[in-house]
Amino acid sequence: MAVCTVYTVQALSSCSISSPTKTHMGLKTKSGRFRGGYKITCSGDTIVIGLAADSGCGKSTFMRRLTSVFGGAASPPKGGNPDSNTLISDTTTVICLDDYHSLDRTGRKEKGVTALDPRANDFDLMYEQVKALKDGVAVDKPIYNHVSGLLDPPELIKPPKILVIEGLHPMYDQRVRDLLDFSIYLDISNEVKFAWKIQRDMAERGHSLESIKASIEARKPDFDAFIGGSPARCRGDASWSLVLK
Ligand SMILES: Nc1ncnc2c1ncn2[C@@H]1O[C@H](COP(=O)(O)OP(=O)(O)OP(=O)(O)O)[C@@H](O)[C@H]1O
Ligand SMILES: O=C(CO)[C@H](O)[C@H](O)COP(=O)(O)O
Repeated sequence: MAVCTVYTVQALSSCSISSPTKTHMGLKTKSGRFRGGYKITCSGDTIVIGLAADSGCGKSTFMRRLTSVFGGAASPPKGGNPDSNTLISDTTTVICLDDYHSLDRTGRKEKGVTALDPRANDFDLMYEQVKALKDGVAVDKPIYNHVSGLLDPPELIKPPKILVIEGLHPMYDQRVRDLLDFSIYLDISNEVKFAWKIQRDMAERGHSLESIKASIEARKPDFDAFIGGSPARCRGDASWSLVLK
């Protein structure tokens, strides 16, 4: 049976979380069971939440659940690119940091780097755009197309009440990290993560089993180096870690 444990690692800086009020998430903590209903209060206009995890760990799935808790069902931008990674609800916009890949699939292959490698990501643009949204300014955000592996023309993102940035590296760049009011790390065991990734990449992204297995092997050192390893990385840095074994 899968066990989900929530570890509170660090206190919030500019935010506070109220006591639980009613059952929502049903997550288990070290000290007992969450009754959910947390109220997150922040000083700024747009609250920015960072959600970090490796590919296939359930970031999008988790955010679809969480945005409905924040208010309203989340859906992709209407009339836009059908392969957009963005989710918008009444209160919340979730942007996927894969959209800040600086190299497309072919570019990464040619340079021999994985998507986890910081060199495959444009942190300057990520910082500028997350800061702009936090300051109430709309941005034209690129789109990484997970089906074609190409960078598509940008989409307009307006500043929401709650902005979630989910991806491999919401906490890697200190400037982006400083914009976060709250951060979550999904700490999923390899066994679960690889099973989820294989079925999703085959069903939705057109990858073959062989190519997924090769990608999983190629990514392991970069995962340890930049996300899951020690010292700290996301596993130790996030406000909350959700562990699924
Ligand atoms: N809690 C869960 N229980 C069962 N299946 C799940 C759960 N969370 C995610 N999955 C499955 O795992 C697969 C990957 O999930 P998802 O797309 O949310 O991951 P991701 O971290 O956003 O991936 P990526 O970064 O590669 O886009 C999906 O097929 C999804 O249905
Ligand atoms: O989803 C991912 C990270 O969150 C992928 O690992 C990354 O975007 C590379 O994508 P692709 O599988 O299209 O080469």
